[in-house]
Amino acid sequence: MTRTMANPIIDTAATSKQPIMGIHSLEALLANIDGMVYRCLADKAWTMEFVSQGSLALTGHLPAELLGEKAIAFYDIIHPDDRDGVELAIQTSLENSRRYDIEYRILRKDGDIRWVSDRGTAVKRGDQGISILEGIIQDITKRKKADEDLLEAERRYRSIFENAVEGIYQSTLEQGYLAVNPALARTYGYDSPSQLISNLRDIGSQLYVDNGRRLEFMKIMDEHGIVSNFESRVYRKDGSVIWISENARAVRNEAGNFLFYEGTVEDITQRKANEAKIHFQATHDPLTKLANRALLQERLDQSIERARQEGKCVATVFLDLDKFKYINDSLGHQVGDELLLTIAERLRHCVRESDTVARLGGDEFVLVLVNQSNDKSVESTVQRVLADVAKPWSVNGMEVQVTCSVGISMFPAHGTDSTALLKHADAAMFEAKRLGRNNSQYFSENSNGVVTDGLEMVSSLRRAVENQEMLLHYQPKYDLRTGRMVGAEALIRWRHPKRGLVSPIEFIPMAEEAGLIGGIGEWVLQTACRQSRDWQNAGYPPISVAINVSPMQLERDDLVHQVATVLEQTGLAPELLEIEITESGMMRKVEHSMAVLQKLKNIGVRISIDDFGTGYSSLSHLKRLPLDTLKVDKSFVRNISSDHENHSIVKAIVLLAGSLKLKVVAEGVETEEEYKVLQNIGCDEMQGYFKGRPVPANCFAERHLDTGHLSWPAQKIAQLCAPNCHGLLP
Ligand SMILES: Nc1nc2c(ncn2[C@@H]2O[C@@H]3COP(=O)(O)O[C@H]4[C@@H](O)[C@H](n5cnc6c(=O)[nH]c(N)nc65)O[C@@H]4COP(=O)(O)O[C@H]3[C@H]2O)c(=O)[nH]1
Repeated sequence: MTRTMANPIIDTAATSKQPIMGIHSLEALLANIDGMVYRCLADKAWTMEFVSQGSLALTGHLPAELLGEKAIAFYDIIHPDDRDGVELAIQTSLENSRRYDIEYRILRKDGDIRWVSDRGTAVKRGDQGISILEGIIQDITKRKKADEDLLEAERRYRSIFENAVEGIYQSTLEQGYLAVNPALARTYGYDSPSQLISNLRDIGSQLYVDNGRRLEFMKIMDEHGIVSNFESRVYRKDGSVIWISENARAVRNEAGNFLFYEGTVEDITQRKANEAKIHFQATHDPLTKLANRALLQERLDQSIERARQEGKCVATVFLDLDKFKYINDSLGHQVGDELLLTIAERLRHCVRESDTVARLGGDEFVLVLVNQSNDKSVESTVQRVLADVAKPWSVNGMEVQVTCSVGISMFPAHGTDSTALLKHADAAMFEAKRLGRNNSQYFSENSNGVVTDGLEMVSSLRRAVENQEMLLHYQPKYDLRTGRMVGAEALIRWRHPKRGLVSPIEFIPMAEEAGLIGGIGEWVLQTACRQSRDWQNAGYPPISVAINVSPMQLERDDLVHQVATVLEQTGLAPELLEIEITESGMMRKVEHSMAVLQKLKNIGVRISIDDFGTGYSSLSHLKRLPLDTLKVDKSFVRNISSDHENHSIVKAIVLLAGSLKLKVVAEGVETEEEYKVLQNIGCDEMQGYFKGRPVPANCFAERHLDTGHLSWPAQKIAQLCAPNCHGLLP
């Protein structure tokens, strides 16, 4: 409002000075109006000419206080901060001949500040050129407060919307997104909410990875009016995929008509990854990342169910590595782990994507071959498994080879639930082991018997020594140059009360596992030493006797003491005792082996490596071990006359042994040809069926000892026992 208000522009009927009702009734009417009706000059002070009674309630001033030139200028009642605005509005109204409608604050007489609405008109009085303002001022403090509260609430909600870490949106089916917050734009990879809204038009096909996910969302929304924790995979702007969780509801107006969907979006990619990780850990073997027992059971159950519906077969293939423990112990756990990883990889390659490969722990694996129509298809996979597992594998510059024993059970022929199938495949695997390892066996009723027998065997093995069921057979060793018998190897047998003579191949591993090898080994040591001594006492020339010592005996601290005691008790010269230990057994704990063997060596006992060539001894170890003899494994002697590879291997071993000053004994010599080839190669000694099978002590004496030295009674005894000398076991 200009202070001069010099331009009267409106000349209305209100200025005609022709009242249309009596002055009193008009005043009464104005007094009843809520607010202050006024007429004033459009001058600097807003000099009031008329003020209605409402001024008291509005400003705290009586009308009289505001009227006339000496009175309080209304201009001064206007809040100082609002005066310029009010002035401008009035001025504009004057210039444009428009009504004014303004809101501002006034200072009441009591110091209170009130918001008022001032609506009025600038009128020209007659032709004097004086502008007059006529209007009504009303207290709108309450409304203003309400408006401000509303504004504040809106500001708060907008701030929440703008700054929320969760994505928030409003959308409709037809229009897509109506509004989204910056967090949602960020989550979906857009620069701003507006970019998201304009780019992401078809939510159903552009956003969700899984077709039909949007429809599913709508279906739930239609049914329940709300969607909770709706988890989906969605595409971000750059095409990458994330996981989100949505909570949404349908917003309706008071009449119940649908307006839009309103929802929040949380990026749960990390949570999903964590969940997946935890689930993976709970269902997979940590080393090989193959399925673990729990997942195997689950997959097997599912496969059985599907096969049942489709009339197909499922094969459960139980696989156990042969002699894995030796590799683990001799080459270390790290190498053992690498081997398991290699095997896991090979097994994965042997089966189809839909099959399952699981590791139960240790060296036990299970394959679930689904959708099989007959044993033939299973057989080809199993053969592939046997061949692939047995492929050589190189570690630390060495070539290592392992084989496996495989047991197979078929659904539905061998069981109709996962527990039975696993149990039966395990039993069949046990049978495969028994049959010499590196082969596969299908479950048969007999397999169960084998397992039960196994358990019974262990329990009777415990009492075998005290029940005097153990016996030793002796197999001669011959010098290949002189053709003379030079010693005997003691080989244990078990005369089982029901099963007859049992091979050490069958019960020694059992004794090792059941912790019975110590007692059995001690018995062998005593019996063999006493026997050698008895032969001498009977008048035969001193004969060297070799015993087999299991790696577990070697690991026991009392072996050296035991040997020394037995030698002392029997009076056998230490050099007549030879201790044979397998190559792999010796390498199990090579430093410990060296120490024990050195002590044995110190008391005069001779040491030989058995089954040489099948283990993993390194040259440096061979050099450091206190050895006397290398016994070449019979697998290299087999067909040595025609098998060039074997021929070269044995020749190389002879050369190696020569340079290490060790004697070489060839095992398993069965034919004259083999005998002659070994002679030509320069091998020192031989052992094998060609010269003699393992036989009981009395037969050994009769067949292989030089009876020329015997006094009559001993010779007589040897002759008397001769008829009993049929080989009970090879
Ligand atoms: N095919 C063929 N085989 C031949 C020939 N000559 C000997 N053999 C067999 O080859 C095995 C040689 O013993 P080994 O390699 O120490 O292998 C032994 C040894 O590792 C273990 N063993 C035997 N007695 C004992 C023992 O008292 N203690 C321990 N810890 N292990 C023993 O059991 C294994 C098997 O013993 P056996 O069944 O007696 O089998 C013996 C023997 O009967 C041949 O010309 N052809």
